[in-house]
Amino acid sequence: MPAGAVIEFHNISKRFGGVAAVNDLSFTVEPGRVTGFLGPNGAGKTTSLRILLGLVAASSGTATFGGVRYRDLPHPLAMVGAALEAASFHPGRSARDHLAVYTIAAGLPRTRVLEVLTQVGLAAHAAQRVGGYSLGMRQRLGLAYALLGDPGVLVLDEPINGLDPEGIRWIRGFLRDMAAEGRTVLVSSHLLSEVQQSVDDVVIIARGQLVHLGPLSSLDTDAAPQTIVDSPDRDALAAALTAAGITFSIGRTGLLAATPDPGLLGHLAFTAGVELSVLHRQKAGLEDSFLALVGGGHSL
Ligand SMILES: Nc1ncnc2c1ncn2[C@@H]1O[C@H](COP(=O)(O)OP(=O)(O)OP(=O)(O)O)[C@@H](O)[C@H]1O
Repeated sequence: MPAGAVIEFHNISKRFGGVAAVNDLSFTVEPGRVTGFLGPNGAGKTTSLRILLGLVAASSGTATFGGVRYRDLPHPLAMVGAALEAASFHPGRSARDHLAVYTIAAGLPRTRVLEVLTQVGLAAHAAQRVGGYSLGMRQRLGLAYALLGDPGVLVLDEPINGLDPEGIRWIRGFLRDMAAEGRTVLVSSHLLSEVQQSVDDVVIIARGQLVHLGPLSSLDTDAAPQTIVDSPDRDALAAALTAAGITFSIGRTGLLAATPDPGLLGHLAFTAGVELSVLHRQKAGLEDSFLALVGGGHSL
């Protein structure tokens, strides 16, 4: 089984003229887990991944696989599989021919071609010209290329873009399987909801900078500003809230009080002699937390 390696971004910065595309970015990605690399369009994800793969030089900092830069890896295809752009295949050539060229160049057995095309569900289209492929099929072909060397690390830029619902279901399982085999899986997306069901960890960037890092569950914040509270005597409850200076609006399941602290409302109701029928914090969804972190004004 291929061993995953730790990916490390260490103080990576990249400027394009006056634009700071990536700004002092540091994080690590662990083997055996799927890590979502998230951020709105223009946040710097593609630039970071291109730096990691040695396609763009960083202005400063280092990005490595197991401590080694991509260009210094002895057998890059066998260690790192990357799929950055879905559309870069020559339209006149078949998937099989495309991959055959790479196997020859990398000294891999020709049998890998059909193996990886089967793995990504493209075996039946192996002889078809790529020009006739849908975006989803090109995405799968990109993955097939990434898998050629049976690498321990996968770096995938927006692999879910363009997939139909069946394709999305498939790739979620695929990412999980890859990580379960011990591989390191780094997958970028501008939509948390796209990868939410597949990722263990998230690295979130905005405007080139790290804004959040941790397990997916770390996004499930308790920072929701509202608590839902209700009473058989709603008027009395409303009066008690008003007297305590707590603003509220009337929601579907009760009063939405502007406090994150149910205990405070429980105490208030108790001292006012108001019976409560509902009392719970309104949980912010993961997507809400994500949007709050990246500054919801961006196009997502
Ligand atoms: N070659 C380049 N020359 C000049 N500016 C660039 C270049 N590549 C990226 N940028 C700028 O760097 C910033 C980050 O872009 P990048 O493509 O890395 O973001 P992203 O998070 O991958 O977004 P997207 O999902 O839209 O690709 C953007 O402001 C972009 O316009």
